[in-house]
Amino acid sequence: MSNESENTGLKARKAAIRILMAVTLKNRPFDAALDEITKGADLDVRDRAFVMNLVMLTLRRFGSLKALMGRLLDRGLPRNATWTEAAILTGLAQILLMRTADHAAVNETVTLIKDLPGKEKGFAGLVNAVLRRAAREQGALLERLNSTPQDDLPAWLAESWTKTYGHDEMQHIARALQSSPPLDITLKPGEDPDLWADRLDAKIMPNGTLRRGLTDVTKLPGYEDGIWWVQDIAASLPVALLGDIQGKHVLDLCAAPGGKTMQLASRGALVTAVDRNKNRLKRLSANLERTGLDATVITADAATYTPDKPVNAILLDAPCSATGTLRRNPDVTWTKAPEDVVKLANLQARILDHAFSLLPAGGVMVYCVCSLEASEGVDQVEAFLSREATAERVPVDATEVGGMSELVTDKGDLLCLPSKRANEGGIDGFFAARLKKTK
Ligand SMILES: C[S@@+](CC[C@H](N)C(=O)[O-])C[C@H]1O[C@@H](n2cnc3c(N)ncnc32)[C@H](O)[C@@H]1O
Repeated sequence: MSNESENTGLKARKAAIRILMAVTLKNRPFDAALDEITKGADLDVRDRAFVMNLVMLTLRRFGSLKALMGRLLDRGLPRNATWTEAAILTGLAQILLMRTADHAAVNETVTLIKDLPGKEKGFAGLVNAVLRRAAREQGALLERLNSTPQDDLPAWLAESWTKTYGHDEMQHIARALQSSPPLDITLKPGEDPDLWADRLDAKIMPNGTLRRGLTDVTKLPGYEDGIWWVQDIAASLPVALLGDIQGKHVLDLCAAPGGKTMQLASRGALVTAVDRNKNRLKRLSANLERTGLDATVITADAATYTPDKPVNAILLDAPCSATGTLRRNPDVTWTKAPEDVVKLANLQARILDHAFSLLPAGGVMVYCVCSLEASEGVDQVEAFLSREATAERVPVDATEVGGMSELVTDKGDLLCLPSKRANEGGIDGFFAARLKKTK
């Protein structure tokens, strides 16, 4: 029996099932559901970590686990057997994907179904049979579970990515999103990457990002001293596209929680960081404080905000569907819908038009989104270029992004697909275009 299964029990599994139901049935964001449900569940740190891992894993593989469950149940489940379904899915995830002892996964899941107040306790025998079969036929079932990566995508996303990137790339992306992400760290300029790679037990990526396994970041060396911050390699690239910003006034639009604000400020820019979400801005201010960096922080709508002093450059990290970051936030896979993408693309266009109007002639704006949807990325930029006569695209050169030429498109935009750099632990999805005001 692994230590994990000895220390985790009924309470943890029950909490995991409740969180899974809150996300998939009520569209609750994972973080909010986790906080709310674990607070009342009296879990120790280890159990909480187990719950978090189990739900994240189940959400990452939700589609294929559901397909497998369908095959294991002769007659399916009634629609309202929501506890039973979530119990089977988390049970399968433990048996097939985690190193949880089979008997703990089976017995405790069955016990909690037996303990349910309503009719669902009648499904305990079924849950027992399905999970025992999964434990017996592990090898074959795991092979089946891993055979069609696009099962883990909702149909609309598989369609959207097939249309934009082709069927094979869509499958590579789906496969990449099944694994858990690494921890990427951006060092303050001037810090020695070799020294910190050693201290943090990390490797140095081509653009200088440090990469290591996930852990409690607050316990890592250099965190308290504000030497670095957490930022996926893909998210760290757009700021580099602004070039030398020393002493320039840079408007950081949609700035919270401030990963890019810290990059801008640490490169010597005079930064005005704007976001409309006060709570997220509190996190931005805390980040600035920890790292000893400076920015003017403003709560405002980026679609209308006008600064009181001229700007030299703009970074617009627009609100988006975040479909590039699904392996970090697998709940979003199941809570976002195509209508959200349409709404967000409209908002992006409004912010883009207004922001560009703030630039002086010769000024540069980097527009970026952590989305893989063309309507939020390349199509958004093409539409902008066709309606704005004073805008031109300034193509990105691979040398600006650590020589990673596979991340630069033929048109000269930055396009990070999660399937890229797979043998180094992958990369979040990101799109960025550099736009210049000609007059
Ligand atoms: C992708 S996140 C920004 C991430 C941030 N740039 C970073 O690097 O840490 C998008 C942000 O846009 C903000 N936002 C959404 N709509 C906005 C609007 N109309 N005006 C200003 N900020 C907005 C959200 O509150 C969110 O913080």
